[in-house]
Amino acid sequence: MTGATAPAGRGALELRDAVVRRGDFEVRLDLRVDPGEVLALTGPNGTGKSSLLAALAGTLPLASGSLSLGGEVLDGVAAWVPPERRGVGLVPQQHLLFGHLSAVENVAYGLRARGVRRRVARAEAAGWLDRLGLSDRAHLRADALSGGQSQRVAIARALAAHPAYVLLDEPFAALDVGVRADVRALVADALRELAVPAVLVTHDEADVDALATRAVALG
Ligand SMILES: Nc1ncnc2c1ncn2[C@@H]1O[C@H](COP(=O)(O)OP(=O)(O)OP(=O)(O)O)[C@@H](O)[C@H]1O
Repeated sequence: MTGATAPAGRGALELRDAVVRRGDFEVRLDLRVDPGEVLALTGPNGTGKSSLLAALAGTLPLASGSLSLGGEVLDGVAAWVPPERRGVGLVPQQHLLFGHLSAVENVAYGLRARGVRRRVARAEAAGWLDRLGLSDRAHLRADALSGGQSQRVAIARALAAHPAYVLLDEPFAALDVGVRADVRALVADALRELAVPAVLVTHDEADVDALATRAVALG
């Protein structure tokens, strides 16, 4: 990685007495993920993995309990930090790129939001796309990319922005088998370099083997 901004590490991600609720569904959890750890969340469909990730990202407020990062409360009785101010690097199941922006602009977006100057942001973004084997797609509009290419752009966007923690929801599921192992290895390297807390939701044992330092099965 090129280091144009200071590392974003802020400490452990911690859920205490947390209740995540969606309609009638509820999951209760205590969890601590230290910097450099990659926690895999596994378990059958419908056991709350994506809901838990949404709570960690801040798109689903906790019903009770607290979430903190390095001791700073992100979600609790007295505080709630919105997703865009959490420093979260999120790779969602649906990659949600800005379709009208190019691949490189999508990746640079998060860096720009952190105050990185345009030229530096674009250079870092281009470097990430290169790492992900997409340098020949950098200037295509995101809505012209294939599903697998979009997913790689979403991975680059999440990791490039010097996140304080990383959340990955089935990040390799949309990738062609031919590139999946390479992208997985690249993400494993990038997470080691970032050395921030990371949570990975996956059904794939190969993801757990390649990335996780610990696994928790829900359900
Ligand atoms: N928007 C919603 N409103 C109400 N209930 C929901 C909503 N989204 C999900 N649920 C329910 O919450 C429960 C947990 O769903 P969630 O998607 O978090 O599980 P999951 O373990 O990630 O499943 P999968 O592996 O299929 O993605 C399920 O019973 C689901 O039906």
